[in-house]
Amino acid sequence: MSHQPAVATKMSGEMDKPLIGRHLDSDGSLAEAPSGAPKVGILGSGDFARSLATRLVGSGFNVVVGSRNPKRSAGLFPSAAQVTFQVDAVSSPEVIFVAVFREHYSSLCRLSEQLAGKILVDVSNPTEQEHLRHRESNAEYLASLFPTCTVVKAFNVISAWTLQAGPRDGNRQVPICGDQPEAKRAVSEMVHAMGFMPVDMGSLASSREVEAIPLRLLPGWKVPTLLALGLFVCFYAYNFIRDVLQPYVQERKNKFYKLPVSVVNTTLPCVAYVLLSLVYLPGVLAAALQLRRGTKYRRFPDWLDHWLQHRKQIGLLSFFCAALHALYSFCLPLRRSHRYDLVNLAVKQVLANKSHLWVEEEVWRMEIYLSVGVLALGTLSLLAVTSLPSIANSLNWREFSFVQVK
Ligand SMILES: NC(=O)C1=CN([C@@H]2O[C@H](COP(=O)(O)OP(=O)(O)OC[C@H]3O[C@@H](n4cnc5c(N)ncnc54)[C@H](OP(=O)(O)O)[C@@H]3O)[C@@H](O)[C@H]2O)C=CC1
Ligand SMILES: [Fe+3]
Repeated sequence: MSHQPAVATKMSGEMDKPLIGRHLDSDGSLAEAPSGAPKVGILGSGDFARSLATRLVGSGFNVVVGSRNPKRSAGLFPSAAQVTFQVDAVSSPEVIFVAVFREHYSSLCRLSEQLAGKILVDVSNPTEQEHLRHRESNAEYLASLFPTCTVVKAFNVISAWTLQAGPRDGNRQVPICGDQPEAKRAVSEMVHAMGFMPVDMGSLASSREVEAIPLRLLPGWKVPTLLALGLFVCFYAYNFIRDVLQPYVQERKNKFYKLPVSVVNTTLPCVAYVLLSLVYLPGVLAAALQLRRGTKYRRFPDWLDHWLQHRKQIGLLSFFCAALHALYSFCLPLRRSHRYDLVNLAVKQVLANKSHLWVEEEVWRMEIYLSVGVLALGTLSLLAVTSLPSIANSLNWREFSFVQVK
């Protein structure tokens, strides 16, 4: 079998985009990494390996990819990355990313000799069932297969899409764990160079915890959702007393029919406004605190820090309540009670012998609701189309890949 390296050809589409300040060749592909740049190996040629290679090349690393079939995979990688057979790819780099699923780790054992003494970065994520089935984390399993290597867990919380699109504020942190401080430092420096923020999570024994992070769906939503629900209950109770109970007690008027639609609709904007103010308030408090302390280099108290971190979720819930309010208001005239009101109005009009009826307030209300409803629907569909991957990311669907496949 020939072990000739097959050098990657130019990739198309999204993968051509420069990442961190790297210049492009005239043909639009990523330029060669400067000679003398640190060499990094990647085992595997799947979605994650491709995005990782693109970002590493863009961050100035010399990348060599090890594939079982380099000829087939070469065209999918940036031209600056070298795609070759696994055994050739692992011989010179000191740090090797294992972008392969856990069930295939054992197939790499034949490389044990070449891998001896190297740093292996485990990027894998178990599924929920795998996480429950195996007591030992993927990283610990890899370490047991390669006792002569140093295993570091990193990058599992970063999706292939985030690697391609570049880090954003919400997903910049990369938890790292490993037993050797030197190896952890080397990987942390790479994480930094790629534009992410390393977070030390301790020894390799913590890797099970790190591997569980992407399994948590909707992280950071519990408190804001409970807050929104609490506000809803309070405002609903207030509106019920004001609009239904009080007329019943004072005037014996039965307005209980208002409970499912009208009272809910009056409650929604109250919740939306309070939530919106809770998005802006912590920023003001943080600024005031910094002014009082005279420095911005001191940690905020925990409660304020948590509050600041939940602003995105609170804001989205506020938008959700406002959109629901627009929808409910749009549906108000569909109610039978509204038709009775109209008939009553018409009867009154006949009795009063008036020829023309035009309730200005009603007319304006409907025009505005319709306009807001259409605008909200348009904005929502635009948002859904343009930011589906980032929404998926914020919901923590980490494995959501948007990788250009040739
Ligand atoms: N996709 C994502 O967004 C993320 C993925 N990860 C992790 O990265 C790892 C790779 O994921 P991903 O790239 O999406 O998966 P893919 O299925 O796209 O790629 C897996 C790669 O493994 C290689 N491989 C090596 N040995 C074997 C073998 N014996 N059988 C089958 N394949 C083998 C193959 O490359 P070749 O054929 O060239 O040898 C293949 O391309 C996983 O552990 C995953 O949990 C982590 C975070 C996010
Ligand atoms: Fe309104």
